Amino acid sequence: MEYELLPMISSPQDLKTLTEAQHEKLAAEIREALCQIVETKPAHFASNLGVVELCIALHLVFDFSKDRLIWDTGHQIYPHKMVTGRFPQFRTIRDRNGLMGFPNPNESPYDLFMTGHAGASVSTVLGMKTADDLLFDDDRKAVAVLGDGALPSGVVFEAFNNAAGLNKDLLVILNDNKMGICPRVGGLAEYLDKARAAPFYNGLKRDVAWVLNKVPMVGGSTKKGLSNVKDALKTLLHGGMLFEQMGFRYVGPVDGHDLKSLRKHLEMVKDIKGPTLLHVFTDKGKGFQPACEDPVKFHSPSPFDRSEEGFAIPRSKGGKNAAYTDVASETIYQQMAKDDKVVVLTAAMCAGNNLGKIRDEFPERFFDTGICEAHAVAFAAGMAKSGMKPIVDIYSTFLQRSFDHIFQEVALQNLPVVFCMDRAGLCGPDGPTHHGVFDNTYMRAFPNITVMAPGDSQDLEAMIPFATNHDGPISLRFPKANAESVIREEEFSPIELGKSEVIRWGSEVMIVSFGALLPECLKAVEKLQKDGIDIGVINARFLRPLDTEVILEAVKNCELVVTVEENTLCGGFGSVVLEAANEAGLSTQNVCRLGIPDRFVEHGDRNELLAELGLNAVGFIRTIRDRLSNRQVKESGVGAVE
Ligand SMILES: Cc1ncc(C[n+]2csc(CCOP(=O)(O)OP(=O)(O)O)c2C)c(N)n1
Ligand SMILES: CC(=O)[C@@H](O)[C@H](O)COP(=O)(O)O
Ligand SMILES: [Mg+2]
Repeated sequence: MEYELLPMISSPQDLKTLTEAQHEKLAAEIREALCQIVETKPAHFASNLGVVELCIALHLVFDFSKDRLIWDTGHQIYPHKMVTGRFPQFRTIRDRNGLMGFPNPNESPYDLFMTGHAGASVSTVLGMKTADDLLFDDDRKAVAVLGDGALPSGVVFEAFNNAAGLNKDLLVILNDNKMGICPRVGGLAEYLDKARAAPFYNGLKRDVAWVLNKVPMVGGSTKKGLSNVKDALKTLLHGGMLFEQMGFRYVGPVDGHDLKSLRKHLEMVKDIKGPTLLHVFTDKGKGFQPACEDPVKFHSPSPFDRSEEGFAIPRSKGGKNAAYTDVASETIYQQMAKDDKVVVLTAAMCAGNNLGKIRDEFPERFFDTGICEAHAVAFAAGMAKSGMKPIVDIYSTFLQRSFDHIFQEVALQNLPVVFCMDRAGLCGPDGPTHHGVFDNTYMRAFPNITVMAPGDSQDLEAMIPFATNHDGPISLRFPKANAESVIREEEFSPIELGKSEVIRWGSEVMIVSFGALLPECLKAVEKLQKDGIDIGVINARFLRPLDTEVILEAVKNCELVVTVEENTLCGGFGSVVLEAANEAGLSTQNVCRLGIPDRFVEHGDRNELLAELGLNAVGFIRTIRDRLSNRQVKESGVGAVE
C-alpha cells in the first residue's frame, strides 16, 4: 500500500485539517504500517491494531501539546507515535538507537512517562492535573487510557480512591478489549464481561440518566425507596456502577472502532467536572483477522508474511534451542507432578512464562492473579504459611512491584516461597522498563532469603527441585535467552546450599560468574588459555550464602579475579564478593567487577547490548588482557604512577 496521508502528518494538528473520509483512510494506513513492522521484527501488534480509531479520536478532540495523555499499558503507543511526527522513523521501532516500543519522553513531548509497567497512569495523570491546577495551568485536560488488563492492578484503585477524594477533572478511558496478553481473569473480568452485554451508550440513555438525576428527593422512607429505584434503574442502564460507586462519573460503553461516535463521546466527556470514566470497547487485533482470532499469539508475534487471502505465514526460524523459560516451566511441571504441595503463580504472564501446560493439567494448583504482582507475593506467603510450596514465576522487572511483600510477608516470616525470576538481565528490544537488572541487589538486601542463579540449563533443572525442598525463602533468576549447557570436565556437581562449582581452577586469573553468562566466560577462558594465561572459572551458583571458602581463595591467591553478572554493579554479586573479602581482611585491588553500569540501558538486540557493555566473551577477553597488561606496564615501571 502506498502511504498517502501518514507522511503528511507531522503533528496531531495536521489531523484536524483532514476530512472524515480521510480519517478513515488514515486508520487503514496506520494498520498497514503496523502489519509491515511485524513482517520484519517481533513487535507489539494486536493491541495497537485495536486502538487506531481511539488514538485518532483523542488527538482530534484534545490538544496534547498541552493536555496530558498517558497510554497504559504503554505497548499500545504505536499509532500515537505515528501521528505525533514519528512516522518517518517508525520502521526503526525497538531497534538500537531507533524509536522505543513504549512511550519515551526523550523522543517526543507527546510522550510523558515511560509506561512499560502497567497500571500507574491514573496516579501520574492525577498528579499532573493536581500540579497543573496548583500552578494555575488548570485549562490543561488530563487523560489516562487504561487497558482492561491493567485495571485490576492495586495502584489503579489507590488512584481512583484519591481522584474521587480530590474530585479532580480527570478522564480515564477504559480500553476494554477483553484481554491482557492472555484472557483477563478474576472478579473484575467477570464484571466487565457482564457490562459487555449492555447496549452501546446513546442519547436516550443519557436522557434517562438525566431524568433520574432529577428524581425529587423527599424525606424518610420515600427518599430511600426512590434512591433504591434510581440505583436499580442505573444498573439496568449501564455496567458502570462499580465506578460510579467509587466516585467516578461513568459514561459508556461506546464502540472504540466507530470514529464518529468516539469523537462525539470524547467531546461530551471532555468538559465534565470531576473524575470521569469513559468505557470503550475495542477488538484486540482489529483489521487483521488472524490477530482477532488469536490475540495471545499476535500480542507480540515473531515476524510473519501475509498471504493474499489475509493469512499469517510464519517465517521459518531454523533450529531453535529451548529458552530458559521453557526449561523452567518444564522443570516446574515435573516438580508439580512429583509433589502435590507445589503450586505456581503467574501475574498475567501465563504465555510469557510458558505455563499453559501446567494451567491445563494442574488447574487447581495454577494461579493467575492478573497484573497484581504485589498481591501475588502476599498470596503466595499465605499459601506457604498453610503448608504449600508456592513458586512465584514472575519477570524480574515486574517483581519489583512486590518489594514490600517480599520483605514483610515472605522474608520477615521466613516462609518457603520460591521466586523464579524470568527475564532477569537485559531484555533486548523492550528496553529499560523491562530489563531485569536489579534483582541481585534487591533480593540480597533481605535476611533469610537464599539467592541463587543457574549458570546453565542443567543448573536450572537442578535448582528448581532444590528450591522447592528448601525450608525458607529462595530466589533464582534466568534471562530471556536460549538455555545453553556447558561442557564440564568433571561430572555435574549437585546443588548444595552455599556451594559454588569450580569448573576449572587457574592460578593467575579466576572468573567468578553468577548466572547465565557462564558459557561466555568459558569461551573467554578457552581463548585466553591458548594465549598462555592460567585462567579458570567458578560458577558461583549462590550469591547468598556466598561460597567464601572457594571464592576468597581465588581473591587471596590470584593476580586477577573478575566477577561477572547481568545485574547492576550497585550492590550486586561483585559487591558481595568485595564485602566478603574486606571482612576477611583481604586486599581487593585484584578484583574487577563486570556487570550493568549505573545507568539505564536502552533498548536493542540483547546480544548487541551485552557486547556494548563488554558482557560477552570478547568483552571479558578485552578486560582481562587490559588488566594483565597494566600489571606488566607497572612491573616494568613504564607508565607507573609516581
Ligand atoms: C506491572 C506489569 N506486569 C506485567 C506486565 C506485562 N504485560 C504487558 S502488557 C500486559 C497485558 C496488558 O493488558 P491491557 O492493558 O489490557 O493491554 P492490551 O494488550 O489488552 O491492549 C501484561 C500483563 C506489565 N507490562 N506490567
Ligand atoms: C508489554 C509487555 O510488557 C509485554 O508484552 C512484553 O513486551 C513481553 O515481553 P516478552 O516477549 O519477553 O514476554
Ligand atoms: Mg486489554
